[in-house]
Amino acid sequence: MKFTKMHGIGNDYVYVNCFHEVVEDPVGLSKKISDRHFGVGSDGLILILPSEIADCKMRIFNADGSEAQMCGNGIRCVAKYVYDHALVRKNPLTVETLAGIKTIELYTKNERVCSARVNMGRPKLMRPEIPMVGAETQVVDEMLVLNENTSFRVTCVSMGNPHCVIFVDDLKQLHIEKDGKAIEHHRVFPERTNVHFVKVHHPGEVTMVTWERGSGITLACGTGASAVCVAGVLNNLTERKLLAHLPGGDLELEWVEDENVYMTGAAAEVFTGEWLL
Ligand SMILES: N[C@H](CCC[C@H](N)C(=O)O)C(=O)O
Repeated sequence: MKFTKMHGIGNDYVYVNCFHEVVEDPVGLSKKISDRHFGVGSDGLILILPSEIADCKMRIFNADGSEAQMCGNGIRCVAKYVYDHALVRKNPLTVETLAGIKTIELYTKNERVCSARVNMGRPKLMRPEIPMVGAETQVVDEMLVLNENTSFRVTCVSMGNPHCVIFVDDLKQLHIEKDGKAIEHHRVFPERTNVHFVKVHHPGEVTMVTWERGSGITLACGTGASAVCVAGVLNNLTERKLLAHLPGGDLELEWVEDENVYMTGAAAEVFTGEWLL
């Protein structure tokens, strides 16, 4: 099976062009191919497929094989792949996801996509104990208690996939492996959750680190940065236009009043290969 390795500011996935390939068991393949020693090494697997209702379709599987509703860094790479490889020569183009159809505006250089602006759709605010899908739109700013010594004030936002946003004074004081994992699997998140710790520098700029549902620590999370933009506004900490610094690079976010969130960032194709297992 041919694959292409791509990343969105360091959030790296193995991409398979399912216009030409068939993947029988994406759950099992994602677990194997994501392994950084016995596989290709990635944050997960993304299938690029034909669609009846959009220009193409994206399915994203985390490194543990679980399928996510949406992937912000991944969808920029999907748009780059289908445009650069002439599967879809349109700008803007649309991608079908489990979180609905997304529209992506492409920025090109010498006919190749270098970055993109994604309409991430409307955020859903939710109470942690209510499953994400169809959650009530209610602002949450609750204490999440991990144990007698550890609790966090959380704001939970769904971008089609679940995000738990925590604003902190000092990112260096974090125990992201321990606390990120504990929050991901906390009983109030029946579908688990992505977890983001955020330091606000000023109302237009933050730095964030992420523990991803099903993949652990990643260098970036596009849906997560979108959720951080929403949570910052709801907590009166940030403006509707936000520059987010993530370990792998920067994303520009904008939550248009009463409407959609827009995310802009780079997309890169690194190498192609043949999966033999
Ligand atoms: N890295 C992706 C998010 C993957 C989300 C996945 N970890 C989940 O929701 O289970 C992004 O850039 O949005």
